[in-house]
Amino acid sequence: MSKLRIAVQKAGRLHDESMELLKNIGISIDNGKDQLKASARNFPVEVFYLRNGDIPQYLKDGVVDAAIIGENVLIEKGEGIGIAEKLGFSTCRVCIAVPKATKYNGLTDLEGKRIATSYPNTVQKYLDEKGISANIHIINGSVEIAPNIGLAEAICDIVSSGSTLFKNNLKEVETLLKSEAVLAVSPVLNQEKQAILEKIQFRIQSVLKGRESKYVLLNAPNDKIQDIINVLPGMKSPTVLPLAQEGWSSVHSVISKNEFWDVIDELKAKGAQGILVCPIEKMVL
Ligand SMILES: Nc1ncnc2c1ncn2[C@@H]1O[C@H](COP(=O)(O)OP(=O)(O)OP(=O)(O)O)[C@@H](O)[C@H]1O
Ligand SMILES: O=P(O)(O)OC[C@H]1O[C@H](OP(=O)(O)OP(=O)(O)O)[C@H](O)[C@@H]1O
Ligand SMILES: [Mg+2]
Repeated sequence: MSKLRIAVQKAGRLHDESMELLKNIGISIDNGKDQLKASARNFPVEVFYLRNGDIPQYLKDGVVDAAIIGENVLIEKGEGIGIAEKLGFSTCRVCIAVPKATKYNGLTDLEGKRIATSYPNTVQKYLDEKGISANIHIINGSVEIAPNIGLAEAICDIVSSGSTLFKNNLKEVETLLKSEAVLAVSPVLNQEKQAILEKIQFRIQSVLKGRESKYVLLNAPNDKIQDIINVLPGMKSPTVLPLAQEGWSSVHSVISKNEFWDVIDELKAKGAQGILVCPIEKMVL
């Protein structure tokens, strides 16, 4: 039986959460130090530990079948490679920044200027679309230093908290794209591998849905139950079970993580007591 070859970042910002996700979907790997390749014990999957920046080429060449990779890298180097799932971690954006002291009125200010970046294709495409012509200087790391050492008038790099820009006296002036970790898939997969991929996608969706929700249990007097149910959507409808104490019930439901604090306040106001909120490991609808 063939195995699906999945690439994950060998070391860096994506590595730990990628391995955690594989573990959460039931794929256990003996992650020996300095290993470049490992087989899952309980699933037809082989994991390759590679550099994030090299993964698009491996996918194109069909050396690996799928990968957990930053969407920004896929946009830069992964033409023709599809995204099977967005994974919700390593969120960031790719931005153009200029020195704080520079007056910036719009993209035309970049005409003829030097832009330092590790994302030349992304920058070139953006400038072409806007009809701006600038000189792109490719740098592979510490891009934010470029304006301070006289190498460029602007940079284009990843921004997350903005602290690297701040430390280098730069300000963000254009956002080219938003990115997160994604499950990318090689354009050529045989039927057998496609079937393994579908199983993986199903498991990932269950984990991601679980992460978005909380399981809530509470107690309430029976005459308050209807009011409480009205603020609890639940997957189908909330479960109501009688308590040993007469006139009281326990209500169980699932609520979205984003609505959570608002709903809790409303529940308390409507007479709920002993509210328990539990994480959901997996959720299959
Ligand atoms: N500050 C950040 N906050 C959130 N996500 C980030 C941040 N920096 C990078 N990322 C995301 O994580 C990915 C990997 O970044 P990281 O710095 O670990 O690797 P790299 O040095 O770019 O790549 P390689 O594995 O090829 O050495 C990036 O492509 C991006 O999607
Ligand atoms: O907005 P912030 O939260 O400060 O994050 C942005 C910084 O994070 C990344 O660098 P990283 O730390 O991965 O170092 P690297 O350049 O060596 O990859 C990116 O290249 C930026 O420099
Ligand atoms: Mg980095």
